[in-house]
Amino acid sequence: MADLLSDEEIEAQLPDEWERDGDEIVRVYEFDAYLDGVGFAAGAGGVAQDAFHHPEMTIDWREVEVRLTSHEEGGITDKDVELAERFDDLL
Ligand SMILES: C[C@H](O)[C@H](O)[C@H]1CNC2=NC(N)=NC(=O)C2=N1
Repeated sequence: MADLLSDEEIEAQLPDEWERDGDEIVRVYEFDAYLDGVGFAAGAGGVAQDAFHHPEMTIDWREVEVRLTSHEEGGITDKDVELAERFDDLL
C-alpha cells in the first residue's frame, strides 16, 4: 500500500492543470471534437490498466473529466500523481 500524501505534498506534487477536490485530484481535458475525447479516454484506460490504478472518467461533449484517488488507502497517494502525469503525456 502506498502512503497517503500530506496536504503540503499534494500541493507541491500536483501537476499543472490538475486541482485537488477533497480526496481526489481532478483535471478536465478539453478537445476540439467529441471523438478526440473518446480516443483520449481509451488511451488513458490502457495506461490505467497497465498501472492497475483506475480513474473515474466522464466523457462529455469535447471534454473529459478525470478524477483520481487511491481507494484502498482512502485518499491521494503518489500513484494518483504518477498516473496524472502519464495521462498528460498522452496529449
Ligand atoms: C483490489 C483493488 O481494487 C485493486 O488493487 C486496485 C484496482 N484499481 C484501483 N484504482 C484506484 N484508483 N484505487 C485503488 O485502490 C485501486 N485498487
